[in-house]
Amino acid sequence: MEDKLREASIFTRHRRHFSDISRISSALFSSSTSFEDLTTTKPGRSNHASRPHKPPLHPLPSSLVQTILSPDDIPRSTDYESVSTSSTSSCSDTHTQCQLGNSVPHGSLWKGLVRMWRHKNPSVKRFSSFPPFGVGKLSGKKKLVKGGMELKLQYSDSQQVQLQEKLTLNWENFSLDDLKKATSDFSEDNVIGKGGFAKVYKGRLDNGTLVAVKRLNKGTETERVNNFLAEVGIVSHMNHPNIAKLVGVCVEGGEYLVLELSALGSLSNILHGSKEKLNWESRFKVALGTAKGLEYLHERCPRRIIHRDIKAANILLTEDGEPQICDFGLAKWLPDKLIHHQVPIFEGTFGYIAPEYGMHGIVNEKSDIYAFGVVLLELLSGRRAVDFSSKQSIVLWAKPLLDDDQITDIIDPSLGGVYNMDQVRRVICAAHLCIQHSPTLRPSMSQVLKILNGEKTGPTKMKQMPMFRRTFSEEIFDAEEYNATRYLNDIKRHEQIAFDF
Ligand SMILES: Nc1ncnc2c1ncn2[C@@H]1O[C@H](COP(=O)(O)OP(=O)(O)OP(=O)(O)O)[C@@H](O)[C@H]1O
Repeated sequence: MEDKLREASIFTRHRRHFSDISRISSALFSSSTSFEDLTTTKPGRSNHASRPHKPPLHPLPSSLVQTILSPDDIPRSTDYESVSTSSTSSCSDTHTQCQLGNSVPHGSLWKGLVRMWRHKNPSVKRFSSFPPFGVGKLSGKKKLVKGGMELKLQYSDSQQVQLQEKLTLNWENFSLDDLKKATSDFSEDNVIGKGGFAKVYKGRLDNGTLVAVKRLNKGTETERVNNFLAEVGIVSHMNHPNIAKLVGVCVEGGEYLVLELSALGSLSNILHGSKEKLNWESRFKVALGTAKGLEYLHERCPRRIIHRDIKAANILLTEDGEPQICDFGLAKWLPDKLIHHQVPIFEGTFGYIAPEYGMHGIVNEKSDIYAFGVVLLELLSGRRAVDFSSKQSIVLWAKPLLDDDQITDIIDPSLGGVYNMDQVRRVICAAHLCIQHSPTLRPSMSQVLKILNGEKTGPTKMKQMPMFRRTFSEEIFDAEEYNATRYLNDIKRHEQIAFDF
């Protein structure tokens, strides 16, 4: 447990730190920034003295609807949505940004939403809806006037019918007493995890079901509510064996998510905190299952989702070792028309952050794929994403070994040489591709799955794999924009800042 706490605090520290890195690095790319901007902490941003700010899933009001509806239910053309597209000559991709534009006072909207929800009737067992947009209240046109900004949501008749149906959801709405009973009054003995934002308790419901009760416990009420709704909004739409399942929620006296218990806990704990070493067969199962879960998020959901915090601590294992991706507090819906999303504040976990995200705030599926590559390296080597004793990131350690195909130097010695070499080669190949510095060179999750399943065979060395050979324009992009030296320098710089903290 001590190990877990230490790890949690390390991750939290780096979250804070990256907010500052973000401010500095984004300022470096803005010609209008003065030196003073670089050296002062802006109000509203996280600093070392306060908890890192975790922005809501969507600062746009559509989040209110998105919390309870599937993405396809959301009216596409809303008055408040502003999306701009611009091309840059230096990149083969069209760089599209979601401009957040005017700052909508979403915090108060969210807060009001949950207050009304709480106020409703906490004893109602079947959770039906978030009241303001809920059953019976929905009109063809809903207007909200907040902070001088008028927001209009328009629905057709058929959409309204669909919304009414969707609003009857199948989660339990637990009372605080239910959860107290299930967790022996939130006994410390039942604590099974601590993250940067929550404490997680093991519990047993009246019907015997074992659950994990996630109590959000950091930040202001507005921040907690934002985080809560963001996570509920995403996780309630997931239905995949490799995604942690939501059983219910509780909003009495705090914000609680009740999830199915993953009996073996997090991969991070098992891989790095337990004396009993995970054998290769189990590691390969985790690699494959996590890849399936991520492929579902990226490619098979009604609308693609980026998790943004893929790491060993957010991969839970069920009793039979099946991995489940958890913690959707940072996840984002990514609309089809956006190639990537640019976020104003950096959040994530040091060691798993893709270079383009760390330096430019650009997120898309490829940021998750980079992080997944780091997890694969952890599975292969048994090392942590960041080794605080040697002050080295796993990517910096593994890259030269991968480039030179030194498989035996990468493999965890604690496996005692007992592994399936063919599977190891597949995992190495996938990891090597996933941690490429150029996002365009990283494979999609379905390509990763094919590699892991052995459907794409070939040498582990990337340059010998035809499907990922660089195009001429990619070579130019790399040479001009982001070459390997800069990539390593960037990682080193992050590393240095993090260790100096
Ligand atoms: N369903 C579950 N079953 C078993 N353990 C769980 C479950 N959910 C969470 N945990 C444990 O609690 C820990 C923290 O959970 P989680 O990552 O959701 O919290 P968080 O505060 O959002 O974390 P972060 O700092 O990564 O944002 C996990 O690493 C895991 O050990």
